Amino acid sequence: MWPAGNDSFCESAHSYSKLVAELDQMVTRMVFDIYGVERLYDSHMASTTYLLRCTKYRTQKMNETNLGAAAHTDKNFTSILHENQVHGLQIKTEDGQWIDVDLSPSTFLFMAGDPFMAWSNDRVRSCEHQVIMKENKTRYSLAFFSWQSGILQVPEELVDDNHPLMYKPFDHLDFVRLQESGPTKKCGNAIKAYCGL
Ligand SMILES: O=C(O)CCC(=O)C(=O)O
Ligand SMILES: [Fe+2]
Repeated sequence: MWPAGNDSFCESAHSYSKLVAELDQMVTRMVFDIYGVERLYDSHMASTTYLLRCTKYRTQKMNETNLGAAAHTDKNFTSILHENQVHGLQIKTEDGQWIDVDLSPSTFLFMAGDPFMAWSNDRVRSCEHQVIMKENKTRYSLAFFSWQSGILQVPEELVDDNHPLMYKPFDHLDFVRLQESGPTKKCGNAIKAYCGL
């Protein structure tokens, strides 16, 4: 397992990932229950894989502004963020305002990505976010992402007269591959361009 020779880091990363995966499963189950699609939970989880990304944000140098992460919505299904006590994360509200999200040491932020939004027929919205480094300290964040293999499609329970079908069935991993190479990488409507009706 990477990184060879750093057993203690490996063990910590692995046990952190196991715990956060449980959190992801718990929240995902709650969402499935709330929307009345519990029947799909087990097969959904059987197609889920996870990735832990550890990011170090260095302090800004003179004349640098807005160092961090550019505004985007996530292309994975779900994300769980955790940070050291150096803040910088901002999310965009429905009315277009950027607000600071200063996470406490015990906070784990759960966010839906674009594929979650499409699967839910726009019931659950993906969240636009960015990182702006404001403090003169190094920031570390742990981002735990879930991915779905196979074809995702809107459950019939989430389609009715008030919520007409908005998305064709789609291949999450193919969508991600296209994002990596394509011009729409940061575009919040990329999923609509990919499989919207
Ligand atoms: O570092 C953070 O808090 C956010 C990271 C992020 O948005 C991402 O990796 O997609
Ligand atoms: Fe993100």
